[in-house]
This record gives sequence, structure tokens and C-alpha cells, in this order.
Amino acid sequence: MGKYVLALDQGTTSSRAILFDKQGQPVAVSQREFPQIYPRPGSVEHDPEDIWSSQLETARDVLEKAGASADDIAALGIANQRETTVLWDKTTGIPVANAIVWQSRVSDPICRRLKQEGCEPTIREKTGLVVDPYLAGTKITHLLETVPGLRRRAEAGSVLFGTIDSYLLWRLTGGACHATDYSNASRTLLFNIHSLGWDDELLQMLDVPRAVLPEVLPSSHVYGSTAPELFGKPIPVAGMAGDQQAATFGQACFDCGDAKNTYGTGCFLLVNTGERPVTSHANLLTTIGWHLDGKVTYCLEGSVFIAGAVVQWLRDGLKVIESSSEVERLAATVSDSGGVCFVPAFVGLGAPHWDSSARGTIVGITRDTTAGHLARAALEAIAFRSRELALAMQKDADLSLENLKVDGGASANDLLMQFQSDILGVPIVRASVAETTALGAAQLAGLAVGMWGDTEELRRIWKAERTFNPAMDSDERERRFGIWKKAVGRSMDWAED
Ligand SMILES: Nc1ncnc2c1ncn2[C@@H]1O[C@H](COP(=O)(O)OP(=O)(O)O)[C@@H](O)[C@H]1O
Ligand SMILES: O=P(O)(O)OC[C@H](O)CO
Repeated sequence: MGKYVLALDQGTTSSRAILFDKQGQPVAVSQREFPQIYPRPGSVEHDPEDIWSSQLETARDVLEKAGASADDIAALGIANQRETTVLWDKTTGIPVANAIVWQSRVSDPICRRLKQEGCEPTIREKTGLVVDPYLAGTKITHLLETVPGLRRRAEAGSVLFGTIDSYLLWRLTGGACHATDYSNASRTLLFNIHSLGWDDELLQMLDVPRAVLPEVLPSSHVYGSTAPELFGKPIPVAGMAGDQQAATFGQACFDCGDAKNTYGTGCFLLVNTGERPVTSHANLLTTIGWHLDGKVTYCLEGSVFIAGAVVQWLRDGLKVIESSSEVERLAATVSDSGGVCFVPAFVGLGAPHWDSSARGTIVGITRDTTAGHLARAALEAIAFRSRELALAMQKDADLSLENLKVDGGASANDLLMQFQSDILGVPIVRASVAETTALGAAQLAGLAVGMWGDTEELRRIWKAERTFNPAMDSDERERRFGIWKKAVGRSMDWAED
């Protein structure tokens, strides 16, 4: 068996490939950014060919960097930006349109229609999701309604749908395999997370023909082999999961109550709820974490739309820093935010508020306020929003977090991580392998081909890099959180459209 697993991490702004060895250590990394397409306000697209070519280039590049050939690769695993939707012709492989990205609001009118028709309670009950353009299903409906002739072709079975995992699998296997995994299927609005199948009633509500849908297979499973011409010899494609679920797996969150938060552009907080789907009363999402060894593991998920993105705004909008990492130094020029509270609701507020008319708000400014206070308040906002999610989650799932494992670009910020621990009142544990998303995909693939035996073995190779322990007393924590909640109130119900 080959000594490495090749993980593809197909993200929103870049494609990454990482080779991992049996100890779960990265051996070589390659990354390519690709263009973001904004045809209209609120609409975000990717050219599927850009996704494919950037991903293939990175895969070939890591093999070259490591001096490895296909013979050295035991398996290939895929983690992907979720919900992003592609439809392509079954015979020619040509996409019918650009991919509609998870951030796109283009199917908002379809969501409003579904709500008016009273479909939301059924959709929520069966899928664990909310009716929102974020999820894949209404993106398919939108394409079927707007691309001329597409519905007829789709009903005739000559068009295929996939989220990015399916699309990459199809390309990697030379068109031999049209499948997805349970975690990605659970983000479509079409998949019943209780009966674990595509659901006719949901298909009817969203007006999506069954013929376009991929087969749903376990997250750790030999789906097929790469076409020989891609890497010289076939490599088994043996693992697939949505990127946030893959990161949860890569963080060894295998037990009920284990939670991780990924601090990237946004924050994605997931808690493992075991073999039972937990219904959220705070509009969190119930999602499938993975399907492994014949069992489904469920998670509750909450997301913060603007996390590292607020640091990008300080850099590109206000220009008070030159690089994202500089924010820590700027924030450390002051000992606290000086009473400034910053709610970066640039695109509204998601769970648990779900107020799309909320907007960014900075309150508490005085003549003494400096850029340092603003930087500190921006970092604190990421931690406060994450606390809101954690509180909602603990209430929904009736559990209390023992610690929170963290990863993602902004988790490198020690000041943020310490404040997160202070404001959450639990230890924050930063993983030694920062690329937990890719690691999770590699592990799912490696398990399927016997590179690793079971999750116990994976648990043993997971390592913490640093733990941040709470140093704030609980009165102060609640006082600060109270001020935060007041500021959130000020940000809500603002935009007039
Ligand atoms: N030291 C830092 N402190 C705070 N934010 C940071 C730091 N380094 C990077 N970031 C933020 O993290 C994000 C990039 O992280 P990454 O995990 O690559 O995100 P994504 O996968 O969403 O592209 C950017 O929004 C950037 O502003
Ligand atoms: O590509 P990322 O890392 O921003 O993740 C995107 C999420 O999967 C969207 O649900």
C-alpha cells in the first residue's frame, strides 16, 4: 500500500492539496486561488472548469513536491466547500452554467415562494435545515427555471447535479462515478436526514427531477478510481465529506458533545450529537457529520458569516493594518476595547438571530478611541458571536462543552483565542495540524483502504498545539456579554430594503 493519502480541500476561494503520512502529518502542500464571479449584486458564481483545473494542478504539484508517484498514494479523499451547486451534461460533461456558490442569494425568490406555500415546517423537519438560498436545493431549482431547455433535458435524464464533491469525483473518475456522501447530501434541502434517502415530497416541493441526483454513499468508501491519465496510474477515491464535517472529523470530535470551531472567513461551529439528530429550537442546522462503518453521526451546526472577514475589512476597507496577522499586534496596543463594541453584521446576522436586515454597528466610541480599540473590538466580536452559537447549541443538545477545539486561519491569533476562552469559560484547544479539513478527508479515505484501522487510532494521532484556559471571572464574563447583547440589539432591523 502507498505510504501517503492525498487530500483535496476544495474551498470557496482556493483549491488546496495536501499529502499526509500515516502519522497524520502533512508532507507537502499546494494551493491555487481561482476567480470569484459576481454577475449581479447578491449573486456569486464559480467556473467549474476553474475549480477542476486549480484542484488538479495542486494535486499534481504536491506529488511533485514530495517526489511521489501514484504508487505512493494509498487513497485520495475530498473535502469541499459545501452547497455550491453544479449541473452538467451527462454525455459531454459540459456544465450547463457556472456553479452557484453557497454565498449566492440568487434563489431568494424561490425560498420566499416555498415559505409562502407553507413548505418550511416540512422541509425543516425532514432536512434539519432552514429555507434559505444558502442551501443547494433552491439553486438547482433556479437553474432549472432560468437555463432555457434545461428542465426538459433534466427530466430526460441527460443532466447531472452535484455539489463540488460529486463534480470532482465525476471528473477524477473520468465520468465513471456520479455519487455524493451523506454529509454533502444533508446540505441540499432534498435529503431526508431521518430516513437517509432523497425524499419525493421534498423533490416535488422544489420541483427537482430525481434523475439528476447522485447516488448517496458513505463518507469513507471506495467510490472509484482516478482516470489513469491523470496521475499516471489509478488512485482509489475513498473518502468524501463537506469541509466543515471533514474538519470536525480531522479534529477527532468522535464522541457526542465534542465540538470544534473553524475560524476562517466565517466561523463554523459544529458539535457531535452522536447517532441522533437534534432538532434545534434556535434555528441552528441539524446536519450529518459523516457515515462510517454503517453508522451515521449527526452534528448541530451554527455559523458566523463574518469572522476573519472583519479583519480583512480592517485591512482592505479601513487600511489600519497591512496584513491580517498584524491585527493581533494592533489589538495588543490596548488592554481592552475601551468600551467599544463592534457588531460586524455586514451581511445581516445568522443563527441564532437570523436578521438579514441587521448591519455592521460600532458603538461606545469616545474621543479616546484608537485603531487599537477598534481592532480589539473586532476580534472580540468573533468570540462573542461564537459564544452565542455555543450557548444555543448547548441548550438545544442539552450538553455542556468541556472544551472547544479550534482551527482555521484566524485561530493563529493568540489574543483572539485567549479572549474566546475567557468569554466562553472553557479551554480552547488549538490543533497541531492546522489543516484539519484536509486531514479529515485524508482520514476518511485512509480508513476505507486500511491505512488506519479505526477512529481510536486516529484519536491517538491527534495532537494539541496549545490550550488557552479561561482567565476571566464569571461576573466579568456575563457583564461583557450583556454589553455585547445590547450592541447586537442596536445593529438589528436596520437595512430598509
Ligand atoms: N492572525 C490572524 N488574526 C485574525 N484573523 C486572521 C489572522 N490570519 C488570518 N486571518 C483571517 O483568517 C481568514 C483566512 O483563514 P482561512 O482559514 O484560510 O479562511 P477560508 O478557508 O475561509 O478562506 C481571513 O479572513 C483572514 O483575515
Ligand atoms: O470554503 P470555506 O472554507 O469558506 O467553507 C464554506 C462552507 O463549506 C460553506 O458552507
